Amino acid sequence: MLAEDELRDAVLLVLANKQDLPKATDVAEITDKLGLHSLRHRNWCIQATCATSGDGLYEGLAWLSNPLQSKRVSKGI
Ligand SMILES: Nc1nc2c(ncn2[C@@H]2O[C@H](COP(=O)(O)OP(=O)(O)OP(=O)(O)O)[C@@H](O)[C@H]2O)c(=O)[nH]1
Repeated sequence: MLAEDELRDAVLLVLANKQDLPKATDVAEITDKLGLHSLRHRNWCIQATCATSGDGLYEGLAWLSNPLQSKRVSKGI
């Protein structure tokens, strides 16, 4: 999907949810499985979250807002 032309400039935020559960796959393993370190020319972030408590959600969305803001600035919007 990331190869789609429309997503060429899209940033990628992965929320590794349910980290409160004992059997949750951890961030490092999800990163490996998704091959995130192999992505080229892509601004990405993976954030551990627990949707039921809200842990990590703010941090993930804060990251998302930063590159979007800088893109807007760089395009002069
Ligand atoms: N313990 C825990 N439960 C969660 C978390 N996020 C979602 N859930 C629970 O998982 C169940 C499914 O949530 P949905 O929002 O329906 O998610 P879904 O993508 O449709 O289903 P899943 O594939 O099970 O995640 C609900 O009972 C949620 O309360 C989390 O971070 N921790």
